[in-house]
Amino acid sequence: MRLNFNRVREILVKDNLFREMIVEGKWFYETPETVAKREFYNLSYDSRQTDKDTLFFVKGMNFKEEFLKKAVEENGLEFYVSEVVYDVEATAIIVSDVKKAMSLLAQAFYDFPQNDLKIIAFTGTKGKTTSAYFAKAILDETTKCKTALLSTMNTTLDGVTFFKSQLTTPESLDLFRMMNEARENGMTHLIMEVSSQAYKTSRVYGLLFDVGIFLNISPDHIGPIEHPSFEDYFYCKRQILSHSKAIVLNREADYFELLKEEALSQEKQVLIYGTSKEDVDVFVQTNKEKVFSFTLENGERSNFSELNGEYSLRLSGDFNKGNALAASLASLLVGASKEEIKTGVAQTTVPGRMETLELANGATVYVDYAHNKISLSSLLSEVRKQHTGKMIVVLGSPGNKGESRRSDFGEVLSEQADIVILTADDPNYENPKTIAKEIQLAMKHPRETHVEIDRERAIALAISLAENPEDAVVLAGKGADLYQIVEGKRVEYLGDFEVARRMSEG
Ligand SMILES: CC(=O)N[C@H]1[C@@H](OP(=O)(O)OP(=O)(O)OC[C@H]2O[C@@H](n3ccc(=O)[nH]c3=O)[C@H](O)[C@@H]2O)O[C@H](CO)[C@@H](O)[C@@H]1O[C@H](C)C(=O)N[C@@H](C)C(=O)N[C@H](CCC(=O)O)C(=O)O
Ligand SMILES: Nc1ncnc2c1ncn2[C@@H]1O[C@H](COP(=O)(O)OP(=O)(O)OP(=O)(O)O)[C@@H](O)[C@H]1O
Repeated sequence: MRLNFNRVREILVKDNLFREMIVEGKWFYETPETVAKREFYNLSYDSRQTDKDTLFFVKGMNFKEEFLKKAVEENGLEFYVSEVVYDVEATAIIVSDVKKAMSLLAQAFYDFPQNDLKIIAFTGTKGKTTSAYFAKAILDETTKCKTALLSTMNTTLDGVTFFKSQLTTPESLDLFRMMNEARENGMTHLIMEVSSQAYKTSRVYGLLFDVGIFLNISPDHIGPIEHPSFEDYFYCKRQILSHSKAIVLNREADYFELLKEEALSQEKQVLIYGTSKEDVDVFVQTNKEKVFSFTLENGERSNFSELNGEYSLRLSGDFNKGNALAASLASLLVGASKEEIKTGVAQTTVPGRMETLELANGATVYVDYAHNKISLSSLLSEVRKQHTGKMIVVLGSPGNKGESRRSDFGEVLSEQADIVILTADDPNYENPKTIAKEIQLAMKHPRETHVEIDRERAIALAISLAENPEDAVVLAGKGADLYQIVEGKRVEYLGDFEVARRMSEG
């Protein structure tokens, strides 16, 4: 992998990102002879991972000039790309947007790995990971496991070995490096989740997906380091529409009319799915008696009957049937057959999403990652469909982020739960008792409420309150997480499912 200086300049000029370069204190627009032949063998945005042959990107809210100085003095760094000039003895390539520059240069450095992969990308407030897992299981059938996955939870670049992800959508440099590794590993397909932050911070700048799927939208991720408003959040997410060759849209998404207008304003294939035949290409029918199956039928928008038929799945919850359908459509567009789709959907499980455990008295424990208003509300209504008895909900809300979730949770709990046990969920630098109080304050209707900050004890209490098969215990928010974030650090945690399993065994 390498990139020539002239090529760097050419790419930046073409995209209108190039401003000037500063070589040995002199300012240039055209490349001076002294640097024209330079080759870069490494790209990095971390000053600690630089050397003489690195092109370094200065970016980030917490970047400090001393990082760059140290890299120049101790690692021999000679070139950096930046939006501002620093007083260091290195050549500066000044650009108008460093994150866009980084994405474009990373693509060229790794020789455009996206051209050798069929890429499907999911966005939406909820269901990205679950849908990505459905697509992975389907395309594993189609490609014999030659499908890479970049999800919030796990990443695989060889189709079979998984490692924990840092971000939902990686920084562009990491993204194109990973894509290249997937290509070198012989992968033919890639499934990824695209967060609103990915668009906001240009992590996928210049990348065109084969299929982009818009699942749903509801207010979330609004706060000091994320989005200033819902409008900004929604706008960023919608960028997927103009950055995909084909689009799959959910008829049930809020603001659907706007999504449809924007999708149809571009000349590309648009498939719409939903839960009834109006205005969709395909819709999912559910049957109360058959929790683990659904039927697909073509809707009125077209004669799209390729997927018609009955499907079985392991994940409960009607929203998961929608997720399965979204993944099926996307997979179909990148080469999966109906049989492969049926097999893949039937095999899909997702850690921490709708995992269930039956207690000795017949009550059911649900472990689910629901951690915002839309997901908690959908989760509780799904559980309510299956249980006529008491619904006991254990949950907390994180510290130092998503502050609006606290009042959202209070509202949902007071409308949909019978017994509420407030506990810790990544309190970070905040006091979990104060967070619990904030949730409680937002409960508009009185509900039996307990505050037990120790999450294991909170689960034990919930389990002790369930009495018979009609009752349900819902452990919401942490999903498959095996840690609690306390004071900025990850503290080991057994995990909701394991805690419940041990409690259920007495
Ligand atoms: C707003 C945003 O995009 N933040 C991400 C971004 O931060 P940043 O560019 O501001 O960089 P920074 O962390 O302030 O660090 C400054 C820079 O100094 C560099 N550095 C640091 C130390 C040193 O010695 N030398 C050095 O050069 C670092 O490598 C970095 O480039 O780049 C960092 C990696 O370089 C990410 O860790 C960070 O994610 C933050 C922590 C984060 O949590 N982001 C969340 C909001 C996020 O993106 N979430 C979405 C999911 C949301 C959803 O569910 O929809 C996601 O896609 O994951
Ligand atoms: N289509 C959906 N509509 C509403 N809620 C959903 C949907 N799909 C999943 N959920 C709920 O949201 C939770 C998180 O699901 P998932 O991890 O698939 O979403 P995500 O978009 O990846 O979330 P995040 O961005 O928070 O990582 C699930 O545990 C479930 O409770």
